[in-house]
Amino acid sequence: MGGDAKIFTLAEVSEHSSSTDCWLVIEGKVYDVTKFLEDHPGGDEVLLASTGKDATDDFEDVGHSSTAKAMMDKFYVGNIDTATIPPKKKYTPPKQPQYNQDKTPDFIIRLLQFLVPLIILGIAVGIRFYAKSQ
Ligand code: HEM
Repeated sequence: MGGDAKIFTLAEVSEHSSSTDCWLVIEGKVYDVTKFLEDHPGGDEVLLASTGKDATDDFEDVGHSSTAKAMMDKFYVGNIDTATIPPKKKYTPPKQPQYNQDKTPDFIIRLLQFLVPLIILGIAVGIRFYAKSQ
């Protein structure tokens, strides 16, 4: 390895996606795991399913041991041109419906909750005074 590592595009790597010719992209590096397919403890199917894309997350999600990571050097064939890897799709939560559909500002509601009983009380007292003075 060293400075003059071969750089592959994702399209080039994707041409090696079969059980007789299988390349993987993990953490910016390209691995030819064709000879490893049969020996992989996780099976050949998962490796084939991880071809043609950045398999870093697939590889990390399994939580491979340091022994597994040490084995990778044997399969290294070059680096990936990271510009050819499509960016990860970020999960954007759907917009929540507006909870307060009522456009009346909050403070006006609070003010009314405070004033309305006072006004009713005032009217009641007023009527009582008016009735007494008759
Ligand atoms: C050059 C790449 C890879 C190497 C050298 C490798 C090596 C290994 C090794 C040595 C194990 C045994 C457990 C351990 O030591 O962690 C293992 C298990 C496993 N690997 Fe990989 N692996 C590679 C890529 C992948 C990829 C891309 C996937 C995709 C999902 C994958 C999925 C699995 C699974 C599912 C197991 C089984 C885990 C279990 O049963 O506990 N591996 N691998």
